[in-house]
Amino acid sequence: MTSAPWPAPFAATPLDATVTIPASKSLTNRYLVLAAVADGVCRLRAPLASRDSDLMIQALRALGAGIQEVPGSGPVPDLVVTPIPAGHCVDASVDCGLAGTVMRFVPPLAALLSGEVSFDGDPAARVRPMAPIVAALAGLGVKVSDGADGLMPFTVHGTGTVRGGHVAIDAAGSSQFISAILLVAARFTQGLHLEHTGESVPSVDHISMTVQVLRSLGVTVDDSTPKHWIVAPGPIAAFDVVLEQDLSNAGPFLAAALASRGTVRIPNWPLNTTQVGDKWREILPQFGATVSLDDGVLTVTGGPEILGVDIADTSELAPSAAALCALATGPSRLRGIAHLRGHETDRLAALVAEINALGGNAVETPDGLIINPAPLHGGVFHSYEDHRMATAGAIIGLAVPGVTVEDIATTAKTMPAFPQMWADMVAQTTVTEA
Ligand SMILES: O=C(O)C1=C[C@@H](OP(=O)(O)O)[C@@H](O)[C@H](O)C1
Ligand SMILES: C=C(OP(=O)(O)O)C(=O)O
Repeated sequence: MTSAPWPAPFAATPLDATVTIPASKSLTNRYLVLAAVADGVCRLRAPLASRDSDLMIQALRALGAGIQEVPGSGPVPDLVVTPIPAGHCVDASVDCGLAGTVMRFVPPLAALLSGEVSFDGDPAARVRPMAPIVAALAGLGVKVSDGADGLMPFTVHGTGTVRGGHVAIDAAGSSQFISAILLVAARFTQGLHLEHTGESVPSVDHISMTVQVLRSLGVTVDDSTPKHWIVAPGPIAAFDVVLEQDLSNAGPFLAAALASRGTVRIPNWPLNTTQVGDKWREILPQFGATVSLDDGVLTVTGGPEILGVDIADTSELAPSAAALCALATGPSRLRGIAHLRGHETDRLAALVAEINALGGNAVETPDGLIINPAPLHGGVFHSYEDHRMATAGAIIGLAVPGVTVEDIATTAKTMPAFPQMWADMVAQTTVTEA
């Protein structure tokens, strides 16, 4: 079900706003999976509450984890997770929605249980690549039925243990294939030696996040040889963590400073983080912004114009970056993002179609986008059920009058409050100037 067309707020004057961002999807869903296989009861403080995290919670409950909401110190309840009992028997169906983290991370966990777990999701999820997960499970001695086409739906037939050992996959389509197997590998009888056989793995920061989270819980991971990850069998310590805010989802708000030639501040920016969104601090100056991090507050001020850029490996930051490229005064190139064709939608095709529909000049390359300057006009920016397409439309709408985002509610995938947060950000400026 899609929401009513959303007239994107236009910033008639430079923004001057402070914004607080909800918790990281990638960290929340990693910690949820790890809590389900940890050595004791775990607590996630200030986690993300969104469609993707809800889908993960439902999936883990279906597999036998106990997950309780308890009051926390902020607006979102904490989650207390009782792990899945050893040798648990299960017969379950998992709805993955459109969540890559659910459709990739949960099947290897299901393989550790006794019984059948079927996986399916939204129609758009049924075309997202899954073959390396199916191949990895088969290589680890786990039976999977109906996944021969490398797509959902399929069923994992667990026997209560996974042998583990060496397995080779081509993870060029998504870093999540690697993260998925690593997350539960310490529970495999022989541990894991995972090898990537393809050219290069995308979104390497997300793999580093997985490795660092595992190490923080006492899991031994050797990633010293490129394209190889070795996980020793052993315990996964119970934990109590406070989730960082989602620095990728901070992107549209920071981009708003550039789109309006104003200033946006985000407090509580983590000083040491594994999130790819920390790269905004390197990326936004290339677009002409001034960026500073003082006392944990990230402040971004837009320059007099948005400069064209040539940037590689922006991963999930690419749609927000592409929106800025569409507003830039010079030509831009985004490289190393071919795998975005397998995200919530084919993001390269979608960005080209929507930017060009507003009068822009964007073309696909084999591994990314070229976006040349062109005067934009109002019109409908389609979302393709993709939260980051919807927020890209919002960024452009700040600078171009008359942009309407079709289905802004799709931002609920990772940030259900986005429309209100965006309106509040624009309203802060109005209040300041009144
Ligand atoms: O592991 C994760 O949490 C993610 C990994 C990345 O996937 P890809 O490697 O498919 O880009 C990223 O784009 C996605 O939003 C989240
Ligand atoms: C690619 C993304 O999501 P997913 O976790 O569904 O892969 C994303 O959030 O940009």
